[in-house]
Amino acid sequence: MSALLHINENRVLQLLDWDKVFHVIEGALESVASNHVIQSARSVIDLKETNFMFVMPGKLRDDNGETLGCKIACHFPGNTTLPPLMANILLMDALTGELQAVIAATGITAWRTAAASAVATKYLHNENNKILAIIGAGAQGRIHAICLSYFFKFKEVRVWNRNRERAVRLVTELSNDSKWKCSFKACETVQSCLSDADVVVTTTGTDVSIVKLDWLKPSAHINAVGVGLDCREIDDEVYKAANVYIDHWDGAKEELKHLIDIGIQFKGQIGDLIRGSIKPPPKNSLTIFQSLGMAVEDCAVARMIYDLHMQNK
Ligand SMILES: NC(=O)C1=CN([C@@H]2O[C@H](COP(=O)(O)OP(=O)(O)OC[C@H]3O[C@@H](n4cnc5c(N)ncnc54)[C@H](O)[C@@H]3O)[C@@H](O)[C@H]2O)C=CC1
Ligand SMILES: O=C([O-])C1=[NH+]CCC1
Repeated sequence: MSALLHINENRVLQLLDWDKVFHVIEGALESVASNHVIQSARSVIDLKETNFMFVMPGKLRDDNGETLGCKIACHFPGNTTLPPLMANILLMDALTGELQAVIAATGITAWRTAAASAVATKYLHNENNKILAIIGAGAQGRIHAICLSYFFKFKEVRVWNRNRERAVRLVTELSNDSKWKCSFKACETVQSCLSDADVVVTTTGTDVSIVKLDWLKPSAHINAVGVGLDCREIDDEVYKAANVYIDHWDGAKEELKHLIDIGIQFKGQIGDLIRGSIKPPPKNSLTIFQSLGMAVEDCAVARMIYDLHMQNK
């Protein structure tokens, strides 16, 4: 038996790199469409008082061989000093099943989710990206503002949050970082945030829709990141008007029944677009990437972190 390795959150954050994460997430999304993965919809237990635990096992085969892992994530929204979402990934030897490492995955969850949105944006809306609108300034809102500013040359990044102070705090943090060439702005209303936005990210998980069709540019691309059985961030009319893409069919059939029930037909997986097995949407059409998050995205980034850690010990 080999010694069990623990890679903590600080070490993971040292090793995360946007170009590398983008590359492995693009590969993971493509592997799903090529049937080179084994994963199912996540298993969720309701711990009551708004707390949940998710378990996400998966196996991935790509250029780096086979990776076997399982993320365990706890969502405790009442946390004040600790983050509301805390996760760890167990990385196993794919040939023997032996546990190799426990890797802190709060940062990995944030980065891989934002990178999946960046990959989706590349394949669905890669031009004329001038204005980015971020709805919700929590962990996902913040990392999406950073990731999408890194990959796309926005002129303006707008942030709305129900508690405006949090949006202002994020905008101040980003404006104080000299590496960004765009302007950051906190918006008073969702409508003013969305007005003329080319790319939109929704990260609130709210059960009351706050994104309305009339407020959107007809050619906008939305990365819909909020997840939950009651999550209804985006109005049904927007889904009906849009070309909607997903990350994986197994998750969509389980977690997006409310969209299937109103007649939404998903155009395909982002991996199908990457492989070229489905046609891209017509130019200037309204598009949505409905992101659920996948075990194999976690496995791919965990394996990358493990390899980088071992190379740079
Ligand atoms: N698609 C994916 O792969 C992933 C999705 N998620 C989902 O993303 C969403 C956000 O996660 P985090 O940023 O980690 O959470 P967070 O708690 O850090 O941030 C949530 C933000 O949404 C706002 N918010 C919450 N309820 C709201 C409501 N009813 N109306 C308006 N604003 C509201 C809060 O003020 C906060 O700023 C959640 O739904 C979570 O389940 C999280 C991880 C991965
Ligand atoms: O994919 C993921 O890790 C999650 N999606 C929703 C909450 C956590």
